[in-house]
Amino acid sequence: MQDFARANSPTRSKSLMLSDVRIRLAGRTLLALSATVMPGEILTVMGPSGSGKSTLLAFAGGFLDPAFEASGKVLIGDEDLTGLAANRRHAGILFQDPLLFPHLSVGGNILFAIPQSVSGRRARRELAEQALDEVGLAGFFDRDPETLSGGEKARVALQRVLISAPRFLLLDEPFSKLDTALRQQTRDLVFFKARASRLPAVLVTHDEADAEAAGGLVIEIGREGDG
Ligand SMILES: Nc1ncnc2c1ncn2[C@@H]1O[C@H](COP(=O)(O)OP(=O)(O)OP(=O)(O)O)[C@@H](O)[C@H]1O
Repeated sequence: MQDFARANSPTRSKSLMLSDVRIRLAGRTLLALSATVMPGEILTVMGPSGSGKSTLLAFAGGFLDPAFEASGKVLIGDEDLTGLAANRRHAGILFQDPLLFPHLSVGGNILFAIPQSVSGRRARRELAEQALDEVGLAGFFDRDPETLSGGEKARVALQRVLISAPRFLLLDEPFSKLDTALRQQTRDLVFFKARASRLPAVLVTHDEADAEAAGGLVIEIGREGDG
C-alpha cells in the first residue's frame, strides 16, 4: 500500500514533452508539432477526421503502426521515452470504448491494473474497492462488466487507468459515445482526477466543449498549410 502511495505521489509528477514530433505516412507529412504539458494540465488536440490525432497518441504511447515514419521525442521530465516499448512508458490510456475485460468482474478489472509492488491480497482488494467507491461504484466489485451502463463502464475504465500508476494520460475521445448529460459528468470527473493526480494529459476530441473544459492549450492539426 505504501509503495503504491509513493508511486502515485504528486512529487513524482513530471511534465510531458513532445519534442519536434513529425509523423509521415506514404511520403507525406501527416503532422508536425512540439508541446509541453505540465503536471495536472490537459493539452487538447483537435483536427478533422484522418488528420492524425490518434496517430499522435500512438506515437506518445509507443504503439505507432510501422506504416508511419516518425521522428522527434517523447520525454517525461528529462527522461527520454522515445525508444521504449509501450509497456515501459506507463501511459494511462482511455479510448472511446472502455475496453473492460469481459472475462473478469468489475473488481477483477481493477485488480488486474494494480502494480505488482502492492503486495497482499487484502491490501489489493481494499485498494480496488476504494477506487470503485471513489467514483460512486461501491458494491460493484463482483458485477459483470457487461451489465454496466455506459457511464459506469467509463468510470471503471478511468479508475483502472489511474490505479495503474501511470506517468501521463492519453485520452482518445473517451466521452464521445456518451450522451450529453453523461458526457459532461464523465468529462468533469476525468478532468478532475487528471488534475488531482497531477498527471500531464493529452486529450483528442472533436468537441469544442471538451476543449474548453480541459482549460489548457489547444493545438489544431490537419488544417490547410500545416506540416
Ligand atoms: N495502420 C495504418 N496504416 C496506414 N494508414 C493508417 C494506419 N492507421 C491510420 N492510418 C491513416 O492515418 C491517417 C490518420 O489516422 P488517425 O486515426 O490518426 O486520424 P484521426 O485524426 O484520429 O481521425 P478520427 O478523428 O477519424 O479518429 C488516416 O488517413 C488513416 O487512414
